[in-house]
Amino acid sequence: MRTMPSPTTLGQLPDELIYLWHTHRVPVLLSAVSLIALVRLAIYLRGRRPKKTVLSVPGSPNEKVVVDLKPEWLPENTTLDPSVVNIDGPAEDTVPALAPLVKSKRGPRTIKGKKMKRGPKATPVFDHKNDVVQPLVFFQSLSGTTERFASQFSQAFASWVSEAQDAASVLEPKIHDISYTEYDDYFISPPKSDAKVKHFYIILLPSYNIDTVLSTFLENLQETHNDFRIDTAPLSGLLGYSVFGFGDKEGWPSEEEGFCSQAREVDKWMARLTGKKRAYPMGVGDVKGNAEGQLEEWRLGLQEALTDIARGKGLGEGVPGSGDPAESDEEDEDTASDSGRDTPTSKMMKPKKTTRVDDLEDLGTMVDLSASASAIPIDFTNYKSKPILKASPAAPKEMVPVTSPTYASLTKQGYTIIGSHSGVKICRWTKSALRGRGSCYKYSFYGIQSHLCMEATPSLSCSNKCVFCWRHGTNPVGTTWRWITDAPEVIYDGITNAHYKKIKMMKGVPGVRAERFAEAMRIRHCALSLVGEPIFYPHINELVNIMHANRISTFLVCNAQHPAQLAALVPVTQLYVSIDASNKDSLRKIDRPLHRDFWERFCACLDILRNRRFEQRTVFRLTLVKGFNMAEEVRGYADLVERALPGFVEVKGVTYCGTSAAGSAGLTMQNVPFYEEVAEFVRALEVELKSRGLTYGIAAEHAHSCCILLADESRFKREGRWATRIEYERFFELFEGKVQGTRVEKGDGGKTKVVGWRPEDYIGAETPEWALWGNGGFDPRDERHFRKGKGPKVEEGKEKEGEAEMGVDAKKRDVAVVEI
Ligand SMILES: Cc1cc2nc3c(=O)[nH]c(=O)nc-3n(C[C@H](O)[C@H](O)[C@H](O)COP(=O)(O)O)c2cc1C
Ligand code: SF4
Repeated sequence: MRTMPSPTTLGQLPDELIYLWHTHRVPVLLSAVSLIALVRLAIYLRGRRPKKTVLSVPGSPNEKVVVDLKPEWLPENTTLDPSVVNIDGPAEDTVPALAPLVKSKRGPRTIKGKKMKRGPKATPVFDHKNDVVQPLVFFQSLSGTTERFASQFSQAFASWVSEAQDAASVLEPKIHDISYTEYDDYFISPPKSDAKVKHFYIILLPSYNIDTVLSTFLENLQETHNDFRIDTAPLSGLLGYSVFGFGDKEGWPSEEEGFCSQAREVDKWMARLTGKKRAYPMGVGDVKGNAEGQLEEWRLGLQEALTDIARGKGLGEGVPGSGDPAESDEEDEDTASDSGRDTPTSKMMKPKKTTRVDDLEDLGTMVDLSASASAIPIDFTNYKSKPILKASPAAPKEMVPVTSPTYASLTKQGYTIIGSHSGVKICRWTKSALRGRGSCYKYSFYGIQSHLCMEATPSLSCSNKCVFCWRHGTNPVGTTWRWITDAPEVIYDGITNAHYKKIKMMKGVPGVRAERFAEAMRIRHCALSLVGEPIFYPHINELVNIMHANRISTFLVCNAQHPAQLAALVPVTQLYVSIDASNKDSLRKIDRPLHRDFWERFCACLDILRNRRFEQRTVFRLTLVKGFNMAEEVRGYADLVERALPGFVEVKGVTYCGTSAAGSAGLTMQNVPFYEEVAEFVRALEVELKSRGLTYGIAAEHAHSCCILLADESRFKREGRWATRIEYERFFELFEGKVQGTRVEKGDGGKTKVVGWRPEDYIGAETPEWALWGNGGFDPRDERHFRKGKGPKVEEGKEKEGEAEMGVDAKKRDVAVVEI
C-alpha cells in the first residue's frame, strides 16, 4: 500500500502524481464525464420544470392562467428573447403561465407545395333566361372620399337597374365596406346564394403608398391565390368584376409614379382569382381633378358590359381586359413568377410599374411575403445606423418619411417627429397646468402634475383603425414591424429635447406661473400613448429602462393586440390596456382591427394582464362611445374585469373628433356621452362587479375630462380610505435596487426569496378629498377658467363638463387625443 508522501519526499511529488494519474485516470475520467452529464441533466430538467404559482399577496386571488402564445403572435422581423417573454408574474407557478415559445424567429408565412393546376377556362355560367345578376359594390376608404363616391355610385347604379329595360335581370346593388367584410365570405369563394343568383363584383378603392388596411386586403388576395390548398382561381364562379381606383394626381402624377397603384394591384389579383373575368377595364379618378365625371363615365361603360352579360353574351371577345390573349399572357407570366416567389424580378417589382422607392418597397412587401425559406430577410431590429441585410434586396423603409403627407399632417398638428417612427406632443393639460388652471385626471387619481408630464410614442403606427382615433385614418397601420428602427437612446434624447423646446415656447404665454415653468424643465412622467402602439416598437423595454433610469415614471397604454410583446414588456409604473368594447362584434366595429384573430389576441392580453397584476399596477381604459359600446354592455365589461382583475378601471367618455374621419366612421357629437351618462354606467358596473363578489369600488373622478376611476379596494384602500396615488420616488428606488421589494418566489429547497416589487410597494398618499368620487376632482389650489359664455351659468347636463371647464368649444375641436 502506498502512503502519503512525507516532507522529505516532497521533491518526488510530481512523480507520485503522475503515477496516481496513470493508475486511476480511467475511473477519474469516467466519474468526471458522468458528473458533468448529471449536472447538465439537472439544469435541463430544472429548466423544463413548470413554475409554481404561489402568491403571497394577502386578500388577492392567486391562481394564474395559462396563456397560449401562438407562434403567429410572435412579432415578425423582431428579436424577442423567449426568456424575457417568460417574465410572467410575481411568483413561482405550479403551472406554466405562458405556453412554451417557439424558439426560432418566425418569418413571413411560407406555403410549400405544388400549386393546383389551373383547370380549363371557366365557361360562361350565366343562363340569361333564368338567372339574375347580383352586383356587389365593395369599397375601402380611409378618409371618406371613396366611401362617398361608392355611395353615390350605388345610388346611380340602382336607378339604372330600376329604370333600364336592359337591366331587367340585374338586381339592386349591395354595398360592402371591405374593412368590415369577412374575406372568407367573399374573396376565397363567391358568396353562397340561390343557384340562380350570380354575383358580379364592383370594387372601388383609393391608393396609399403607406401601410394601411388596403395593404392587408391586397396581401389576402395574394395569399389566397398562392395557397396551394385553394384553387388558384377560386373566384371563377363570379360573373365578372371591375375595379375603379381613386388617387391624387398632384402627389402621384402618373401610373409610373404610383397613381392608383393599389387599385391596379387589386385589379391584377382579381384577374387571377377570377380566372380573367375582368368585365370592364379598370377606371381611375383623380380626386384633385374630375373624379366624379370619370366615375360616371366608367359606370356607363360598366352598365353596358353588364347589359351584355344579362343578355347572355358573356364577357365579350377581344375587349381589352376581358381576357384577350395578350393580356392573359401577361397575367399568366405574373402568376408564374408569383409561384416562384423567390424571383425578385417579378413584373410587379419592375421599375416600369413604379419608380418611387417607397412604392417599390410597398410592392415588395405585398408581393414577396412568402419569399424564400430563409424566413427573415432583414433583421429590422437593427438600428438605423447599421441595418444588417441578410438576404433580401428590399431594404426596410421609414415609417413616416419627412417627405410624406403623414409627416406634414402630424407636424401641422403640433407633433414633433423624432427619427422616423416616434412622436411627441405637448398636451393641452400640460399647458393648462403651467398656467395654474388645472391638471388632467392623472393628477387627481395618481398625483401626476401635468406640467411635469410628457406624452410620447415610439411607434406612430398601429394595428387598429379605431373610430374615435383622431388620426384621420392616414397614419401608418400594419400588423408587423418592418420599418427602419431607431435606437432607444436616440428616441429618448429626441423626445425629451423636443418636449423641453415646446415648454420653452410657453415662456411668454400670459398666465404661465414662473415656479411651474421652472419645474417643467425636469420631466417626471411619460405617458407612452399619444397615438400608435408603443409596444410595437421592438426596443420598448430598453426605452422604458432608460426612462426609469432617468427617474421618469412610465404609464404605457397598449391596444391589446400584441400578446407576445405585452408578455415580454418590462414592468412599467402603470400598465394600461385599452378596452374599447365588451365583446367581439362591438370591438370589431369600434377598433376596426387589422388582425383577423383580434379577439383571441385581445383575450390573451387580458390573461397576461391578470398574470402580471402583482408585478405592476394594471389598468383597464374604457372609452365610452354612445351608440357603439355603452348600452347593454355593462355585464360584458364586468366579464372582462373578472377575467383580467386589473388594479384599476378608468372609464372615460369619448372626445369628439370633428373630422371627416369621424364622420365616415359614423361618429357625431351624439356619440359623445354626457358626464352623467358616464357616471350612470360606472355605477352600474360597480354594482355588477360587486354582485360577482369582486372588490371594486368607485374611487375618484375628474369631471373635467369626463373620467371616473374604479379600483380594487382590497388592494388600493388603506384603513378604509382610498390610496390610488403613487409614491414615485419609491418606485425608482425599487427599480434601482436601493430598497427591496416584497414580491417573492420560492427558490431551491422551497426557500422563499425576493424577486422584485409589487404595486403595493409603491402606493403613495391617500387620494385627496377633492378627487374622491362625488367631489368633482378639481384641485382647489388651481384656478378655474371658463370661456366667455361658459362656466357655472351653463345649465347642468346641457354642457359637456370637460369642454365647459377647459374652455373648449366642442364643435370647433378637431382633436380627440385621449390623454392618459
Ligand atoms: C398618406 C397618403 C398616401 C397616398 N398615396 C397615394 C398613392 O400612392 N397613389 C395615389 O394615387 N394616391 C395616393 N394618395 C391619395 C389618396 O388615394 C386619395 O386622397 C384618395 O382620395 C383617398 O381616398 P379615401 O378618402 O377614400 O381614403 C395618398 C394619400 C395619402 C394621404
Ligand atoms: S386610438 Fe390608439 S389604438 Fe386606436 S387607432 Fe388610434 S392610436 Fe391606435
